[in-house]
Amino acid sequence: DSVFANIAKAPEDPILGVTVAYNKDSSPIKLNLGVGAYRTEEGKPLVLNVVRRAEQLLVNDPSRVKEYLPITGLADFNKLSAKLIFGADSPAIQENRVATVQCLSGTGSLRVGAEFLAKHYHQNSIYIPQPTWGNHPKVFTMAGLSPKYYRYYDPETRGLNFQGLLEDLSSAPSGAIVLLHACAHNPTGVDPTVEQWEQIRQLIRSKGLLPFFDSAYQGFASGSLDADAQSVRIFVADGGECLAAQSYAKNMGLYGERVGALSIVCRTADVASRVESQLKLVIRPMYSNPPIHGASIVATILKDRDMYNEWTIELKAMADRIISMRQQLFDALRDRGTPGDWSHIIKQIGMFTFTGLNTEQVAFMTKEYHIYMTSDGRISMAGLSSRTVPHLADAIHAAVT
Ligand SMILES: Cc1ncc(COP(=O)(O)O)c(CN[C@@H](CCC(=O)O)C(=O)O)c1O
Repeated sequence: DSVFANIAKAPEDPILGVTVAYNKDSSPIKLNLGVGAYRTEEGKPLVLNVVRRAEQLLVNDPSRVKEYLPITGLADFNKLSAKLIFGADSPAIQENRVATVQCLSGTGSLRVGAEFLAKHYHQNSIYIPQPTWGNHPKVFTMAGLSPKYYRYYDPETRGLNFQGLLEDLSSAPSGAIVLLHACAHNPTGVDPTVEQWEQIRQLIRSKGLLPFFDSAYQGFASGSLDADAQSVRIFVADGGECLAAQSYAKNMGLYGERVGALSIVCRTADVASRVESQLKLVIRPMYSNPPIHGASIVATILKDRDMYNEWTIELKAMADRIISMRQQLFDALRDRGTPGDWSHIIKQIGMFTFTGLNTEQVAFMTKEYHIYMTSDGRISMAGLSSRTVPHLADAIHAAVT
C-alpha cells in the first residue's frame, strides 16, 4: 500500500477554508465575508484601472524578457517599495541603511524575515498581538521563532487593551522581537492612536525590543498611504532598527500575483549590505528568486507620477467604500433595534469588523442565513455591498435576539 497511507487529513485553514465552504453552498443569497479580499458594489473582485494600464504598457514593451530576477528581486521595485513605506525623504533611505528584498507578498516577506532572524538574531521569542492574523504564529513557528502573545484587544470595550499591551511588552525579555500591525489591525480593526504609538515606540526602544512591522493594508485603512505608514515612520525617524513586511495584495489588488517586500532598517550602510547578503542565503534555497510580473506592475505604477496619482485615487475609493459599508451596517442594526452597542462597527478601521459575535452565533448565521465569516466573529467589510447589508443585518439581529 501507499507509503503515505498513514497521513492524516488536515483541517481547512480557518480563513481560506471559509471560501471553500462558501463555494460549496448553492444558496442564491450566500454571502462571503471571510477572506480579506476587496469586492465592488456588484460583489465582484476588482482589477484596478491603473493596474490594467500598467499591464498594457508591459505587454507592449518589446524589450521585456522573462529572464530570472536577481535573488533580491526587481531592483526598481525594491527601491520604490522602501520609499512607499518609509517616505521619499526617509533619512534611512538617503543614508543607504535599508536592505530591501522582493518576497512572495506579505506572507513571504514575514517568512523570509523570520527565517533571517531565527538564523542571525540572538533572541527567538517573537511577541504577537492577542488576537492576530491566524497565519502569524504558524509562519513564525515554521521559521524557527517561538511566538508569545501580548494583550491587544479588550472584549469589554471592543477597543485596545493599551495597559495590557504596555505591561506585557514591559515584561518581555530585553531584545525580544515584537510584531506590530502597521495599520488596520487584523482581525480587530483596532489601531493605537498616534499618542499611543509614541508610547509604544518609547517602551520598545527603552527595552531594546526589535520591532517587526507587518504592513498589509497601507492606504487601505485611512485612504492615505502616508497616514497609514506613520507608525512605521516614527520608529525609523528615531534612528533605530526595525523590520517591515509589505504586501501589495490589497492596496493594489494584486492578491494572486504574490507581490511584497521585506525591508530591514539598519544602523549603518555597511550593516545593511551585510544583512542583504545574508538575506540572499535565506531566499536562494527557499524559492531562488521571485516572480517578475507583479513586481513589474508595481514598479511601473510607482515610478510614474500620473499612474501613482491614479492609484491613490482608486485606493481612496476602495477605502471609502469600505467606510460607507460600516456606516450602512451600523444604521441597519440601529433601524432594527438590534440589542447591544454596535458603535465599534464605525469606530474600527480597515478591511475587517470584529463583531463580538461568538462561534455559536456565527454558526447560526452560516446555517440559517448563508453568511460566511471566520468563526472568531470577524467580517470582511469589503465583501459587503448596499444590496447585501440588509441580509447581514437581519442575520446579526436574529443571532443576538
Ligand atoms: C495582517 C496580514 N498580514 C499578512 C497577510 C498576508 O497577505 P499576502 O496575501 O501574503 O500579501 C494578511 C492577509 N490576510 C487576509 C487575506 C487572506 C489570508 O491570507 O489570510 C485575511 O486575513 O483575510 C494579513 O491580514
